[in-house]
Amino acid sequence: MAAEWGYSPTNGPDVWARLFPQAGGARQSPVDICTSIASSDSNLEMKKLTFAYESQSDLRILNTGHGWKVEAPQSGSRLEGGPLGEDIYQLEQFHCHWGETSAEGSEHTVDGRAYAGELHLVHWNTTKYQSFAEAAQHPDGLAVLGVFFDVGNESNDEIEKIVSTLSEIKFKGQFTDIPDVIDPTTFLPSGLGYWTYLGSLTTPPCNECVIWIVYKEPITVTEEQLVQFRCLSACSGEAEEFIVKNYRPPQPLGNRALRECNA
Ligand SMILES: Cc1ccnc(S(N)(=O)=O)n1
Ligand SMILES: [Zn+2]
Repeated sequence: MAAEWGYSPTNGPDVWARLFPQAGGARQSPVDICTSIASSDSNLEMKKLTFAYESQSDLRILNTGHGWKVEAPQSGSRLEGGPLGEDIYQLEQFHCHWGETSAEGSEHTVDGRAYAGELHLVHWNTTKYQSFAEAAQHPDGLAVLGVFFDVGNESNDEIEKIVSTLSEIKFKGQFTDIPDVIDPTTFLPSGLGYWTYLGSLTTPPCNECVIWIVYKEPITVTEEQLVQFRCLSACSGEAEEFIVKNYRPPQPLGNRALRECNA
């Protein structure tokens, strides 16, 4: 049986490279964002990062066994500019990472500080490649927007549209349609300053194909919303193994450039 990767000591990030060699590469994600070494780049300011998304209803959300994922292929969406050169990237899916408590949960950290969770909006390069799968085999194939979660008293209305479906996808492999209209723009913070670097998928096979764009400003969710995330089961059957932690710890930045844009 194919080994199941996960986040436990026996199948987690420390041993992924045994089965997924790229996980041991020099361009891995996430990383700790050391703000003192981030360099401003006027090119990023001049070629403003722009995004355009469609509002969609009936998007499919599924329990992957490692978390929830919303399939949102949007041929009409465009992410371009900033670190993306002349290429246009299209939204494919979005998902989230979280921890056992709200003291942890994000994948990227900032000066060693973890946030309570991290949302990933995954896009692929439609200028150069014909499919998501093909794009994921190339160093400029994907662009992922990372948005940190802070815990506060105000429920996040857009996240609540996700939370309200989780009871229907408690077990691995289950899926349902989100009845509400989802506009991915509403997941983004009001302040659009970001850090960017060249990295990888943060889950196996950890392809080194991602241009990361991590927003500086977090969005707010409630503890209750995160508690609901942690009620998803990693198993498909009656056994209950809750998905309480699905984040990879920071990997070495090495000699990669870490740039910032204060939009
Ligand atoms: C599509 C995809 C697969 C694996 N990992 C990621 S992630 N966490 O780097 O965004 N995205
Ligand atoms: Zn992710």
